[in-house]
Amino acid sequence: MKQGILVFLNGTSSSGKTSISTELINQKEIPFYHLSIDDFFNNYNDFINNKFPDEPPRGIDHQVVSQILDDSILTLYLATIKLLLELGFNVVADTVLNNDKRFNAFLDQFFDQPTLFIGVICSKEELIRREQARGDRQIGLAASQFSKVYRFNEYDLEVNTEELNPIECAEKILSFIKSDRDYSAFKKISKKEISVS
Ligand SMILES: Nc1ncnc2c1ncn2[C@@H]1O[C@H](COP(=O)(O)OP(=O)(O)OP(=O)(O)O)[C@@H](O)[C@H]1O
Repeated sequence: MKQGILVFLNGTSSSGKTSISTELINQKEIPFYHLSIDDFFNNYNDFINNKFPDEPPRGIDHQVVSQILDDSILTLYLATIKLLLELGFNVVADTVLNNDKRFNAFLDQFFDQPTLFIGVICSKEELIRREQARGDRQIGLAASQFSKVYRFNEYDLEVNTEELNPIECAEKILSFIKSDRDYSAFKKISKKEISVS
């Protein structure tokens, strides 16, 4: 039995990652599980709020909470993906890679695994339009992530979500997988120097 494949969708907020993930799950030709780091943060927050419903005696800055928890949750997220791949499940991951530390952690874990690195491409103008239309994201979030998230020029495949709808994007990804081509982007990127911020 073969190890599972990891499809990594790289794009800013509102670029269309979740919509593509949903279509990859909906099709039945190649089964996928979707793992977003947000699920891990949300589950952890639910656990804490249920377990400790009282107001904390000491209020601390959100950034301090982040410093204490983020690395551990990222580690657990990556370990869970790795375990699923080892068990033979295919995984679609769609975390926003807007900092080098997070990206390096992904590379360390998956550069030698079957990882399909997909650029989910969308212009800044369209991202701003989508952000305003959906109304559930902070305005300016996508633009603030843009240059960091789209700094990679090595992808196995790009899908432009202004030209293709989510079903077409998912079909393009499936065709690539079925073509049995090598997944080389992650290996190439790993050879570059990426500074840890
Ligand atoms: N291919 C597409 N064409 C047109 N609109 C799209 C496309 N993909 C997504 N959208 C729209 O863009 C918005 C954001 O989509 P989606 O939630 O998939 O983005 P995301 O990258 O997962 O965002 P986030 O990281 O903030 O969760 C939604 O309103 C969705 O309907």
